[in-house]
Amino acid sequence: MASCAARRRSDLTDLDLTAPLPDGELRPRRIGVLGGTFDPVHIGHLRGALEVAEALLLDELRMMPSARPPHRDTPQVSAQDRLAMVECAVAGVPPLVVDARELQRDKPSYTIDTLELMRAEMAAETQVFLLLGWDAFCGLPTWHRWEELLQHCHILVLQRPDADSEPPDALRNLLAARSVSDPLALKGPSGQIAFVWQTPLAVSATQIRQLLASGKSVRFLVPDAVLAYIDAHGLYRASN
Ligand SMILES: Nc1ncnc2c1ncn2[C@@H]1O[C@H](COP(=O)(O)OP(=O)(O)OP(=O)(O)O)[C@@H](O)[C@H]1O
Ligand SMILES: O=C(O)c1ccc[n+]([C@@H]2O[C@H](COP(=O)([O-])O)[C@@H](O)[C@H]2O)c1
Repeated sequence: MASCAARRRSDLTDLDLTAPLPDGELRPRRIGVLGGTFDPVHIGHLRGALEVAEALLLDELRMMPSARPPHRDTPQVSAQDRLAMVECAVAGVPPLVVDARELQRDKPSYTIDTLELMRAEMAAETQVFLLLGWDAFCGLPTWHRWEELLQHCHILVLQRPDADSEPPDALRNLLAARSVSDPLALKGPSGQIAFVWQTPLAVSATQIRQLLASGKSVRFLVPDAVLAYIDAHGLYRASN
């Protein structure tokens, strides 16, 4: 099956230090990052990413599959298949693009390493927004060098209707010190946290894997191009 023609980071340049506003004024570039296992990518990821990109006027929203996700079991399908599905999902949907850099590192996909590498490629004033679903945000204090993350990015927290966890105390303190109520008011390249609204979609990759394993349809839970890839490669069916 032909692969999907999504824009990848290697097709793009970080040399533009600024981006024009509608009135022609220049402003720092605004880059979003949604990392995930994407096993497989689904409408919860995609709709959230697109809505946040539009609401926050992002120049680019990078979908970044993890090679070896920390803190969870080995994904059910290969990194190459997970990347290919993300490419199918975002092909022709600017400003969503694919960033495959974590697949090129033969070590756990720690977000702090990724942000440091990204920052080294960017103008200092570029604004970076790390998107995290509520469940991922609640796990933040267990992440590698988590207290350094806000030196490199702002954090945007996506509500997740299927997640009911309470934030740990360390995050309550962080929220008290760093959160702002209006995501459009996030200032500077990094350092603050905001909650963003997106259409609530209680869909998970776990649910999709379970449906496929039991022979049921996942139509409308993933883009048709992703479904075509799953079918063409026989992914997630009971025999896998
Ligand atoms: N339905 C959703 N709404 C909002 N955020 C989501 C949704 N699904 C996933 N996310 C967020 O997207 C990021 C990547 O998620 P991930 O790839 O682990 O998907 P998942 O559906 O949570 O997978 P799994 O069910 O295998 O744990 C995380 O920050 C997660 O919180
Ligand atoms: O850096 C860490 O220690 C860390 C720990 C857990 C998760 N992450 C990242 O968080 C993102 C969502 O992870 P997951 O497991 O919910 O798909 C993904 O980009 C992971 O690499 C990062």
